Amino acid sequence: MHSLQKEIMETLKVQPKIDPQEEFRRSVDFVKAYLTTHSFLKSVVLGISGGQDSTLAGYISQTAINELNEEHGEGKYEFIAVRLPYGEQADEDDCLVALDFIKPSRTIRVNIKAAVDASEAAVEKEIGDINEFVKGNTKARERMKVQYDIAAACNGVVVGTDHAAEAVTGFFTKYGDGAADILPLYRLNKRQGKSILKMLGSPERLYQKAPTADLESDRPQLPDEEALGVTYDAIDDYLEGKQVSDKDAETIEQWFMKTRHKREEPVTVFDDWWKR
Ligand SMILES: NC(=O)c1ccc[n+]([C@@H]2O[C@H](COP(=O)([O-])OP(=O)(O)OC[C@H]3O[C@@H](n4cnc5c(N)ncnc54)[C@H](O)[C@@H]3O)[C@@H](O)[C@H]2O)c1
Ligand SMILES: Nc1ncnc2c1ncn2[C@@H]1O[C@H](COP(=O)(O)O)[C@@H](O)[C@H]1O
Ligand SMILES: O=P(O)(O)OP(=O)(O)O
Ligand SMILES: [Mg+2]
Repeated sequence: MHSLQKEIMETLKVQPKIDPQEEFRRSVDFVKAYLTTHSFLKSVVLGISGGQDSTLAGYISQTAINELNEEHGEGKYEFIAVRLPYGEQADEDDCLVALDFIKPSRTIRVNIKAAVDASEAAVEKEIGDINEFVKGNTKARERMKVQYDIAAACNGVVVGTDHAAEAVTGFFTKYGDGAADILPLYRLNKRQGKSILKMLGSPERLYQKAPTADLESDRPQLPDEEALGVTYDAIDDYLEGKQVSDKDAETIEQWFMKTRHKREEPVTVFDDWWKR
């Protein structure tokens, strides 16, 4: 085991082996229980990007909604899938395949380009040029804002797609895609998510494609693995307690330490985790 491996596995609640059917059921039941325990809730809201994680979280959400409507009377609950392109999205065809697989109760499309560009222009007027990397995070935060607007208007909660293989490297935008109300994929790594999608009969292209945050307009579809400097296979092995190279372990642990602040609440005078 590498120096932080055991601590990280325990913190992120990863199991070295899963039964895909069991974990799917666990996530569906979690979404159902959350909704029925809060009687004002009628919907779950999630951005669908055409990638693996939102396809899986979307399918889990829709299954929960279908079962609730069967159990509690048709039509009370709905899953609202939200397409949130910044202008034209290069992998729009994958989004259509994902939506066709999920069959959401409702699909809403909001183009975030005007809002992101207006925000960037207003800030640039004050502080000068903002680079594409920072603007990428603005896109993620605008997507978060739109999903919260929809959730507020529809008595809903926002579903996040954070899971162990993203959480360990902090590969999400703080208060962007990192902001959500419920996280049905939390505890799973990337290959475990894949195995659940496979078991569910998802089109292969949705779980075989290279994961991408697709945030930077000057580097469209940039694979996460290129941005991170480590593969998801290595991250998954590490999270399952397997041996990985010293270089991979070092890269993963550096990301983990650098992004600790993203997995915590905002720091107060009562906190001291940041001193260790
Ligand atoms: N591949 C892409 O297209 C792409 C583009 C942009 C971002 N990303 C990814 O998205 C993620 C978000 O990027 P990010 O982390 O630079 O931005 P972020 O906005 O998520 O986090 C940075 C912010 O966190 C706060 N912060 C930084 N260090 C802190 C600390 N020690 N304590 C408390 N607060 C602190 C600051 O407000 C800082 O602006 C990254 O993983 C990045 O690689 C990917
Ligand atoms: N283009 C998008 N449309 C809708 N929702 C999106 C889009 N891009 C990202 N999202 C949401 O954000 C999360 C995180 O994406 P990563 O690829 O992991 O950065 C994704 O699951 C969608 O819910
Ligand atoms: O979050 P998604 O759906 O965009 O998946 P990926 O992280 O694989 O791009
Ligand atoms: Mg993606």
